[in-house]
Amino acid sequence: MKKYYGNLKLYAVLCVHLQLENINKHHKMSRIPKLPTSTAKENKPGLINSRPLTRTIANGLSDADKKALILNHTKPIRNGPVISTSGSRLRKAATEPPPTTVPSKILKIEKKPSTVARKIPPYDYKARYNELLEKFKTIKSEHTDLKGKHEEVSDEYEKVKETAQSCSNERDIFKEKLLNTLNDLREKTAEFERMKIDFDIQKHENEDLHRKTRLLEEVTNGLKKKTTELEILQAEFNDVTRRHQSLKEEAEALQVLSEHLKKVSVEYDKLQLDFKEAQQAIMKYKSDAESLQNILATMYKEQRDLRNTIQDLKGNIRVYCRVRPPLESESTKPLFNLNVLDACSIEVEKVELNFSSARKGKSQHAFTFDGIFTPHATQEDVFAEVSSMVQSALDGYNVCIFAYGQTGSGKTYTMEGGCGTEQYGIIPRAFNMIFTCMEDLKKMGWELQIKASFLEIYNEIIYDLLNSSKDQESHDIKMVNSKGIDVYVSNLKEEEVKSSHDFIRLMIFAQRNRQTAATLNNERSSRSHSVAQIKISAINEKRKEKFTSQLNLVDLAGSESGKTSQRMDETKHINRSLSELSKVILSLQTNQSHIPYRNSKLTHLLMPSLGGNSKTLMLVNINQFDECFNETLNSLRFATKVNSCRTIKAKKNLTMVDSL
Ligand SMILES: Nc1ncnc2c1ncn2[C@@H]1O[C@H](COP(=O)(O)OP(=O)(O)OP(=O)(O)O)[C@@H](O)[C@H]1O
Repeated sequence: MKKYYGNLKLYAVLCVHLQLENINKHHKMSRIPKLPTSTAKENKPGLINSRPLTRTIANGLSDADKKALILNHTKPIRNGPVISTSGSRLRKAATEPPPTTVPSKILKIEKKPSTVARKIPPYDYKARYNELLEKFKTIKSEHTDLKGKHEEVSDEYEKVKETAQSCSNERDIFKEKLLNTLNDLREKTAEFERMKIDFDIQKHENEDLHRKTRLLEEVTNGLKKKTTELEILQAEFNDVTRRHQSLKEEAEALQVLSEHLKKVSVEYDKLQLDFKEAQQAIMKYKSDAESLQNILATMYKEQRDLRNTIQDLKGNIRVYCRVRPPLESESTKPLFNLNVLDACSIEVEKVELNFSSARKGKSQHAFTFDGIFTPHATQEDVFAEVSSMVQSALDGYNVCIFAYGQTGSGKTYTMEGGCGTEQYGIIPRAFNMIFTCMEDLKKMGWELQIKASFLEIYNEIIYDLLNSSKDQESHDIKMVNSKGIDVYVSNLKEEEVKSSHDFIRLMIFAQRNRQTAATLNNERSSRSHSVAQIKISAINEKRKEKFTSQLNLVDLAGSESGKTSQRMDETKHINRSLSELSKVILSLQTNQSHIPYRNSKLTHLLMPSLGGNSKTLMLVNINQFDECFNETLNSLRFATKVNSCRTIKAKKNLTMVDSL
């Protein structure tokens, strides 16, 4: 828009100046004849020369036009490049003498050099006359020349007059044109003013619009911020609404609960009364229970004493015989006769079919033990008899239960058992019993700690079955103190057992580490003596009593004939240690002063159980197979010897505690 206005202005100025130039040109031309006399003024600027012209033009213009003309066009005429051109033309027109109006003779006359007149004395009238005549002639010729010039100039003047007339006409035309142009200019100026106003309004509006835009941007930014805040607030509001909803639900639930609570409160009050009554009753029961507990403890003690008296009467070494039933795979094997005479007596009989031999006829042998377990006896039946010994261990006595017999006669089955709780042998059942009794003992104020260790004697070397590493430290049998005959095994791992489950886990671990091999009578024969040791430490803070006892559960290696054995070295060691056991028993039976306990690791370890104040139970396991008759006889004879041993009376390891 500005650019447009600028161009328009320039156009208007140009028009005006062109008009002015033309006017000046004509005006000069019309005045040229008067100028020759005022040549001194010709060097003045064109503006001075144009003043009368401007004045002449201005005479026909209104005041407003004059003002506009002066304001808008005076400057550009002086300064602009176009004006300077026209100015130079004007100057040229003004300074240059009109070629037609000035006669060249006049110029020649003016250019003639003046000669210095010779001084004539006043008396020389002739000379003076001649001089005057000469002057007259000169003036006369000059007059003639001037006359001719005058005529020429008059002609020129006429011509110029005509030209002036035509210029005057042209000036009028230009004047009119100028007026028209000025009118146009005025209109254009008015329009320009309007447009300028419009432009200002637009500009103002534009600025206003910009301001509004900025304001709008600020508002938009603010709005965005507010929107974000609103979104956060909305999320918070939703959260609060959700919480409000859940609180409302909780409040409703609380309302329900509150009502329920009121009901409960009423019931509670009733119960409170009942509770007080019950409390009084409990107090009464408590005192009754305490007196009953005392009675129970006394009874328990009496029962224990009675049990031990009976056991003493029965003897501290008790022997039971168990006959293994043939397995399905062994159903075709011939059996010798086995007659169970009564609960404690057994008769084995073998009929010799080979009459040609020296030993023809019947071979009949009867044996009496503390009990007989027929092939139909279950694991539970066996443990029922044995459990009194485990009870003795819980009463504070050292107890040893060991299984003896030919390989494959059922020793491991009797001691450890098979899979499933029904098949459990003496060792796991003993442990279950200990843990069951622990609860009863706790009620009577006893706190028990049970520790277990497992070892085996293989080829006269002791191995820790809870240590599976091959490079074990050496284990020796050592005396607990110099006074008694109690022993312990050095470097043996002892695990505290908190439950039957713990114990079963340890037992399975030990079983896996045990030396086994196939024999003629047993696919998985134990080739070592295995000992499970359970140490019981008990303390009764109320009664200020404590005791420790040890339960040794021994699964001896199976005796085997040297002739039939495939592993001679093992068999020699097994048979030698069993023979040492036999010697010890014989020495004890015959009340020898020296009992050769230390001749083998087995007898040394069982020393406290065989000859000390412990209670010992031996299970002699036998097969009924015809081929095993002789071994069975040997086992039964050995068991009879053991049964005839009478150890010193078992002593309880109970001590009174001064301060616990
Ligand atoms: N009373 C029983 N009832 C059923 N099966 C039995 C009984 N006694 C033993 N057996 C089975 O007879 C086989 C041999 O028994 P076991 O391994 O206990 O003999 P062992 O005397 O320990 O032999 P070894 O001295 O060679 O280790 C085993 O398969 C065992 O399960």
